[in-house]
Amino acid sequence: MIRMLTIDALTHSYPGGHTAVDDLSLAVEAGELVTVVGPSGCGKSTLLRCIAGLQRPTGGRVLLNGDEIRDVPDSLAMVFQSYGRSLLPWLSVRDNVALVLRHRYGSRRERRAAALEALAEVGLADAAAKHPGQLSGGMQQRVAIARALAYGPKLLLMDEPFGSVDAQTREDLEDLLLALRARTPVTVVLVTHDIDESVYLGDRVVVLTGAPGRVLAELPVGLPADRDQIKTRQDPEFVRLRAEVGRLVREK
Ligand SMILES: Nc1ncnc2c1ncn2[C@@H]1O[C@H](COP(=O)(O)OP(=O)(O)OP(=O)(O)O)[C@@H](O)[C@H]1O
Repeated sequence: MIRMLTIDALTHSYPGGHTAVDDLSLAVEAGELVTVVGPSGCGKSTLLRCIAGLQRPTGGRVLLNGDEIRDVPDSLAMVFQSYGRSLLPWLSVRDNVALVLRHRYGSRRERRAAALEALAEVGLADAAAKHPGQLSGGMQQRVAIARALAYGPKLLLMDEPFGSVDAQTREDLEDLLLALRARTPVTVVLVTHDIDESVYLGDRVVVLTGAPGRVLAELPVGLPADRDQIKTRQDPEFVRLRAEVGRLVREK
């Protein structure tokens, strides 16, 4: 069987010689949700940009379904931390989502209908005609998630997606992601600074070393797939893993 994503001895050095990621290898199976944690500056965003084809590796390779990524793949969507910069402020929320559907639907009417459906999935059907500036940060991030999923990606890359919202909204968005993912066959690689979040969301937690980033440990998460913000966080497996990931991140 061909793996969805294979990162094979990936190295990325920026012009000037700074090596952000060094000899990093990782495999992700179709349908998995892998979370990536590591100390600040260890190259997490660089890793995601190399997977997204936005940056070329200076060493090693990234393969998607067995093919080397040389450009931004069609089957990929990305959600960033800064929702403020990822939505176009002059377009309605519905048109922000419809914009990415040009390749899938011929007519504007079809695109808008599909966008509405995606917004309904994230509980924002009523906000479709509003502009991003009229929504809270959490709602804007819901729009970004709706847009990413409306596109129908096989692989979803998320870079600190819930890092800019308050704690309650963060929990709501975490559960939204888990619910959407249970309904859609999508593979997710999610970078986070938050150790609890890495365990709560992940099927597997990948801990990177300090800069330059390499894989320090991979921990399978032996929690039931059906996660709950209160029950899961009290589960002894959650408590054990959170302590272990915390120890590894500090160990670097
Ligand atoms: N465009 C760039 N040019 C030069 N150096 C860069 C560039 N982008 C990132 N770096 C450097 O590469 C290293 C890794 O950066 P990266 O943003 O990938 O790390 P990160 O783990 O995502 O960081 P953080 O956890 O703080 O968000 C850092 O030392 C950073 O300064």
